[in-house]
Amino acid sequence: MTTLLTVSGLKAAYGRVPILTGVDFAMAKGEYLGILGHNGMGKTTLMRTIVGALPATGGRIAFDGRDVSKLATHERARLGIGLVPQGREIFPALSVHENLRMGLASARQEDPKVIEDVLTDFPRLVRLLDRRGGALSGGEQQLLALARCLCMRPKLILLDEPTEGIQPSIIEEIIETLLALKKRWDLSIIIVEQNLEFITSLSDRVLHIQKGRITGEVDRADLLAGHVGMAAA
Ligand SMILES: Nc1ncnc2c1ncn2[C@@H]1O[C@H](COP(=O)(O)OP(=O)(O)OP(=O)(O)O)[C@@H](O)[C@H]1O
Repeated sequence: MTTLLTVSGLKAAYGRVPILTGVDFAMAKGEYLGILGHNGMGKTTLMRTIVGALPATGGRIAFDGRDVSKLATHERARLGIGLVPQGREIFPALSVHENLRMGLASARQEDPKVIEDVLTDFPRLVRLLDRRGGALSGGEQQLLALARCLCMRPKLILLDEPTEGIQPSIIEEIIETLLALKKRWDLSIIIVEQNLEFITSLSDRVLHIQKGRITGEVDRADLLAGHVGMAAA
C-alpha cells in the first residue's frame, strides 16, 4: 500500500471557536474513503482545511510525500488536491464547456485534450456542452462540478456532500461514474456524505467524525454487512 495522504493532529477554528480538535487518519493511493458524521461535526471544515481554504491552527497534512500544511490553496491544487465543494459552485452564466475550461486553468499542464478525455466518462455532459451551467438540474451540475475538477488531473478529489438535493436516478449515475473513474484513473477520493447507501456503494473504508475528531472506522467487509450506520450512531 502506498500512502497518499496523512493527516496528523489537525486542528482548525473559526475565529476563537475550535472546530477540528485533532484529526488523525491516513489514506492509500487509489482508495475511496468515506467520512460520515452528523450536521455540524466538522466534515466541511476538514475538507476546507485539507485544500488550504482554511488555515490549520495545528497539526500536519502530508500529501504524496510532502508536507503541504503551509502551502496556498492553488499550490495544493497544482500538486493534485481537488475539491468538489458542497453546493457545487459551478459558474451559472458560463456554458458547460466554459465551466470545464475553468477547471483546466488550475491544472498542472493546460492541455485542452484533457476535456475530451474527461468527457468520455460523462456522456450526459456531451449533450449539454453549450447549455448554461445555471440551466442544468442539480444532478447535472454535480456531474459538471466533478468533471471540472477532473480537468485539473487531480490525484485526490474531496467530494463534499455530492448527493445533497439530487434525484435518486442521477445519484445512481454519479455512483456509476465514480466507480468507472476508479477503474480508469489512478484516483483517490474522500467522500463526505450523510447518504448511507451512497457512501456504502463507493467506499473502501468509512471514518466517523464527531466533534472535530475521528472517532471510529468501518472497513469494507463491515460496510457490506451493513454495519456502517451503527458506527455513525
Ligand atoms: N464560516 C464559519 N464561521 C463560523 N462558524 C462556522 C463557519 N462554517 C461552519 N461553522 C461552524 O463550524 C461547525 C462545523 O461546520 P461544518 O460545516 O464543518 O460541519 P459539517 O459536518 O460539514 O456539517 P453539515 O453536514 O451540516 O454540512 C458548525 O458548528 C458550524 O456552525
